[in-house]
Amino acid sequence: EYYDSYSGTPVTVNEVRKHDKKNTTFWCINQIEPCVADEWRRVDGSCNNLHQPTRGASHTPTYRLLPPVYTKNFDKRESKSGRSLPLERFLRTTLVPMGKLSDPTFTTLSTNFLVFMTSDVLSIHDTINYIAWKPYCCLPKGRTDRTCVPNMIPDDDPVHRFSDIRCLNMTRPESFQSIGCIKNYTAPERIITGTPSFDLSTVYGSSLKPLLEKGRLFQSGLLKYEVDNGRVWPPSIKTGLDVCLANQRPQEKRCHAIPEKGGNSLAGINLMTVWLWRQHNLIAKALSKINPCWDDEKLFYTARDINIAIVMQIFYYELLPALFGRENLLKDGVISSTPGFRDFYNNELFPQISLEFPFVLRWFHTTQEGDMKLFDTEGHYLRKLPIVNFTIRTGFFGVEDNMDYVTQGNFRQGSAKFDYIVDPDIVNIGLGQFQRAADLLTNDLAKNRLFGFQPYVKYRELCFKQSFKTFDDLKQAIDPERVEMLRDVYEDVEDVDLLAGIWLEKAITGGHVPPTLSCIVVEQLLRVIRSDRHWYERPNRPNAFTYEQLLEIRKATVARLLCDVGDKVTQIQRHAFYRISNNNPMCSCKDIEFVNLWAWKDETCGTATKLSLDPLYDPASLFQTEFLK
Ligand code: HEM
Repeated sequence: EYYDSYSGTPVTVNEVRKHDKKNTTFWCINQIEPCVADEWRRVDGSCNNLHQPTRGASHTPTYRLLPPVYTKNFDKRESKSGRSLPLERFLRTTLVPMGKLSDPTFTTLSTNFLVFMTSDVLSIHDTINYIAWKPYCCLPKGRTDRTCVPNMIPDDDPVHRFSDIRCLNMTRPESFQSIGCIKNYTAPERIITGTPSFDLSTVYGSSLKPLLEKGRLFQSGLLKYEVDNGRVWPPSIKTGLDVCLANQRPQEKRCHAIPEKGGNSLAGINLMTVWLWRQHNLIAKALSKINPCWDDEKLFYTARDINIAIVMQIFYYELLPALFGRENLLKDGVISSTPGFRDFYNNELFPQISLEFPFVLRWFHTTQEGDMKLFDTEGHYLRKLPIVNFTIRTGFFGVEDNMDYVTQGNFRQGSAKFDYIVDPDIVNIGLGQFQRAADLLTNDLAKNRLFGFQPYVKYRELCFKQSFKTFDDLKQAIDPERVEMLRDVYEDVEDVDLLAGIWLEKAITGGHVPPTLSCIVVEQLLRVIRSDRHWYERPNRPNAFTYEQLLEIRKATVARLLCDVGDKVTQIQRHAFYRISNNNPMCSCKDIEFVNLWAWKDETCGTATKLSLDPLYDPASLFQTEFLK
């Protein structure tokens, strides 16, 4: 059956043909098999909501917390006075100065995990667009292309007054209108390929075909894998560079040939993808021993379901409490104070993301460390490399013992400090060799305007019922010296961009993030619990966990994840999003709790191959070639 991706209503074969002719079927149409109420979570996200089969599927619309504001032709809003708002790059250099300082609290693993979570619900085409397809927006050709929206650099720019660079390349986000799915006289509706539910789209992909072709081994529920020098990898391309354009040939050859190319993108996303790919196989292999009568299909979907649940458990109960404050999340109902089931499912809410949710997470660019530090497996510091040079460069991780070193760095190195400054590489280089210069935060602010978000004060009002009429009113949310910065650059308090306000806000009480960011993210986190029919804490979903199984999932931690699937990790601190300290000392993996998969023993299967589970969880033996074969 065919559906219109935007509206979710059924369409005729004739209409599909029209899209075929325009080459827009991939984007504008969802082809969906009839829903079966008790089936597993589908890879393409369809049938999550049984009344509206397309909602929850890939390339379906986002919602907005506040309606958009644009000038005519859906161009960027102007200031209250009618003049243009200050230039994005100017605001970035003025409001967020550069500097390098490590965070005393969080490890780089925390930002890597978080960026992986954002990749689950987004897509990479908006970045590929200006890197690969339209690299010319700063050239004369760009002036005639409406897709081009480059960012100008003022002559007195603190960095580029010393260079000849006066323009940063950028394109508009793709929308249902720009692709040609709907008429273009309505506000642009962003189009995204990742499914809007947290379902590890970066590992399993967002549609069935690529998973079947590139992912599944069709044996014991496993994903395809390769063993190279004792390490387990996702399958790789055999010739050429594919998307791994930054691989340094001839040594660096590896590039994952997996359902979602985005798994090769940022270093953090790449590592997480490899780890979760391995974790899937670890789970599937154990289940196949425990339940010898299960077929490949059942093993695969059970392993995927457990893999997703473990990641959600770590995300909701370990990472988010660390960043947003455990008490805050308990109070808001994002996390539960008891380990048992909870069920807030409401089939009238569709599984969707707000446009604001992933947007505000860009704030974490200010917490991104510019150096990638390498440590040996004894924890000795080796050297550091600029992390901006490791995007689309899977090959590096496949060479020598780099995986060991980078993995150690993830839990030994601090993230950049959660403060008001940004690492210079993030705002000068940003995309490594792929642009002469890139400033991620300037792009973030520019996207803020292209998405048409209402001013900061409107979100403050939405979130906290506060109405800020003057710059002085902002002092309730922002330190006085930073209010002054805003007063210097914006004409009116209502001109202040959403992101600019978030950049300068005082951190939330009990947590480490700006309160307005927290408000927007919490709204989404709750929406996920209410709208995702397959949410792991529900007792009434298809193939739901038993109470005993859920209690096992509750034991998952990121430290255990790295013990199980990190290269040569034999010891780690228990709370690996936090830095090693006297309160969080290194301990042996043997002492870290694990999810005991015997809870999935199917009594109808007869006796299992009685194996002690320890070898499964002993990383040294786990990824031996013999074991996986
Ligand atoms: C080395 C580190 C990183 C690099 C090189 C990087 C690079 C980029 C680039 C090039 C973009 C697109 C900018 C544009 O709109 O033109 C982007 C967007 C984004 N980044 Fe990062 N980033 C990094 C780390 C992070 C981290 C730690 C987070 C944490 C949440 C994050 C979250 C996001 C989000 C949510 C977007 C928006 C993507 C979208 O809406 O499609 N990034 N990043």
